[in-house]
Amino acid sequence: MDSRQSDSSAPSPEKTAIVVEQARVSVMYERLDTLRAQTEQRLIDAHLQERSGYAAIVERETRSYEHARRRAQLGSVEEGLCFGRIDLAHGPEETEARYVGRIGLRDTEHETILVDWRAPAARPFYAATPGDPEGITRRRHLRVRDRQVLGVDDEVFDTEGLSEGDRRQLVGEAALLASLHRGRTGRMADIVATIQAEQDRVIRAQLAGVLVVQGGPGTGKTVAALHRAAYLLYTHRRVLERRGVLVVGPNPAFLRYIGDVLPSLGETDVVMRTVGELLPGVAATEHDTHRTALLKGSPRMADLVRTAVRDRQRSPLRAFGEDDLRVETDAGTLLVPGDLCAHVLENARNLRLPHNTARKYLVNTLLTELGRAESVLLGRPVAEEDLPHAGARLWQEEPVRQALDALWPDLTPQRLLRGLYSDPEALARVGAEAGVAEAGSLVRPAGHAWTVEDVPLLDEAAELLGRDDSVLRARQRRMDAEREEEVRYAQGVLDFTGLTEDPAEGLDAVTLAARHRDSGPNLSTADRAGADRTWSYGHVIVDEAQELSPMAWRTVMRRVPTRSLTVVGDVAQTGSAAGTDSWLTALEPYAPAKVHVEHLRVNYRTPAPIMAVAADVLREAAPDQEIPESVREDGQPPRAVRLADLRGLPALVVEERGAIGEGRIAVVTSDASLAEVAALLPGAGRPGAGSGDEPGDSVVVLTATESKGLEFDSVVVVRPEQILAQYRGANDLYVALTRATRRLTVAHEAGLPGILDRLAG
Ligand SMILES: Nc1ncnc2c1ncn2[C@@H]1O[C@H](COP(=O)(O)OP(=O)(O)OP(=O)(O)O)[C@@H](O)[C@H]1O
Repeated sequence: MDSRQSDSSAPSPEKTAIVVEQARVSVMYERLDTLRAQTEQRLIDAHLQERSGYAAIVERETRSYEHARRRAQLGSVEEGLCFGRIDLAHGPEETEARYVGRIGLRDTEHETILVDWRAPAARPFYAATPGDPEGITRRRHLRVRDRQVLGVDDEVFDTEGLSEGDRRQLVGEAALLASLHRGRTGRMADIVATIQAEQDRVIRAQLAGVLVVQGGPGTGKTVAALHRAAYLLYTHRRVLERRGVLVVGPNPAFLRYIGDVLPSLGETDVVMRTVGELLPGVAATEHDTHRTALLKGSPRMADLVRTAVRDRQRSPLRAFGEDDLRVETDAGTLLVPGDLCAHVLENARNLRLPHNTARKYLVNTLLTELGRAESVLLGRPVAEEDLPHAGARLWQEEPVRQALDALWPDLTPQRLLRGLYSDPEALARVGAEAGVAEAGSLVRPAGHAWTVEDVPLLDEAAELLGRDDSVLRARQRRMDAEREEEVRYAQGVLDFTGLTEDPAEGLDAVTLAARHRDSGPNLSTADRAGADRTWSYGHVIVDEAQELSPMAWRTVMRRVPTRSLTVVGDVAQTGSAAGTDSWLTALEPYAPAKVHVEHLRVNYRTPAPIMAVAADVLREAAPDQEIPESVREDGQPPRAVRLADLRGLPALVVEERGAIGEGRIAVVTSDASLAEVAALLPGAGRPGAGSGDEPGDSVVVLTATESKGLEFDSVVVVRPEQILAQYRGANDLYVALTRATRRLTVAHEAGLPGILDRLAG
């Protein structure tokens, strides 16, 4: 740790170090300024270039795109450009000082003056421990603000004489604690300067396979997962830029909370979605009741949806109550015999194609048969090869279309599910056939908004229904041919411009050609991926993953056929009815033998005195789960306050405001008391209330479920007994109690539940 000087006449070692580091840091900022100016100029030049013809325009656009991206990257690194240094011993006399920062920089001689935090050369900065110093003799954290070095914090790796406990000690403790004491702004910040060794392991884990990051509250799972996204995009840019990265979070408020982290790390090309938004065109935020959610999340629903699709493929007997198909046409009543219809129906099903694709076979075959019936009726024989023309003509007649629609309708997922939910008879029939006896409970009015739990069912349906895409496919074939030509051309552009030289910046011909195709160069991978249900992402990160139901996992897995995932969560915090309490049960079926679980064990958020209260609840909620160890021993002792009634709440909030000054307060309560508490605090924010962006509100009212993943300087938990009484209530209370970074107050009227006895003393 930093050594102090007692001789007042000489500058302290820290001051000397500051002078040395300031000189280095100033050089880096000068270089940054030069690069910014150069990039700006190149961008202007590229725009000014007068070009005509496809080739020249593509080349100009390519250059502009890369310069604009570089400009954004250089613009995002001003604060904390350099935050660390490691000294490496290459021999008794030879040490190298390596500086670590947000991006890599080289001087005009091409010498590295700053190493990107994601590069392998930066790894020892995060991973070295006294037990395994990875070749470094010293690690130094630099505190830099407004380009000025304010202080340094050294760790000398002298493994001799350290106890086992010391060896395991956290790295960069002073820098870490300084960072943890910051007031909360309502937006998560990056932790690039203080990533801890156990988190670094998660961040730099290989791309392939399913990495599960299990850890208690505040262990940095979310923040590590986001840094992992930045690391992967840096290390595997070629693959991931083309296929994109999807981050799935529990609710829109949470996605806004974490929304700044990746841009602050220079990455913007990531799609962020809740489960309710995974199907383009649907944005569900409401949840079903626990009972319905449990049913809709069950894997049996896949059978229910499959049966529901089959139920819409009908014989004339089922559709019209008649054995044969009879249609009134301009020519008279046409008839196709029932056994022939049954045969066609069976053949259409046996094609094993999506419903809407197989429909074409059924419609064309029956139209041909109707054409034949017409020719018989009119006594005008038609050659076999002309029957399709007769069929096409009949298709123009409304009764024909209606009849065939009744047998095998063209369906969207929405039409299928809406029809099913609003038809108790169909629900009972389909439920009985699929072995889902409770299906009848899913009945609801046709105009009801989609819930988050509906989205995996809609997605399941979309998969089974497919689209009638014959026109699209013809266009696709034409485009594929054009594309090959474009890729050949793009390769030429890359060779010519030399843009592939730097692997971190590198582009490949396929990506480049894709960028310039029909949608134009401005549509990023994220834009294209987010709008396409069938997009296969290069990597998917799922946060608060314990909440996903088996049906939601099916939806996520469809988007990542390579099974390259980071799954982040805590099975002790599961609140949703169909959520998981075992990672292996949830994930092994999708990636046998490819699921690897890493544990994070240190809590960076909740001070130890607060964590002790939460730990009592965890022992009840999930006795097998490990209790994370708090890094922060400090903090106000948590307190319980008895209120005569809830009207005392506003005064309590005012008291908390006085105690924390700036910073954010959350009032967290049960689902049942939410409305009452919110009414008592009219100035407080509510997620999704539309009054603005709630991360900016200094006081917010939340249910325990809504508070998941978030954190606040002060948390007031109201009516803990009601939270406990909810479904998975102990988990919910555990979540609520672990949101505070500084102060925790538990407000009750009727006495504390026994589980919180620790607060009574
Ligand atoms: N290495 C670190 N340096 C500085 N701050 C950190 C570090 N690791 C975590 N933190 C901070 O700790 C807090 C908790 O992190 P995060 O929200 O990622 O935890 P979590 O495990 O996802 O928690 P929960 O399960 O409760 O949602 C955040 O403010 C985060 O910035």
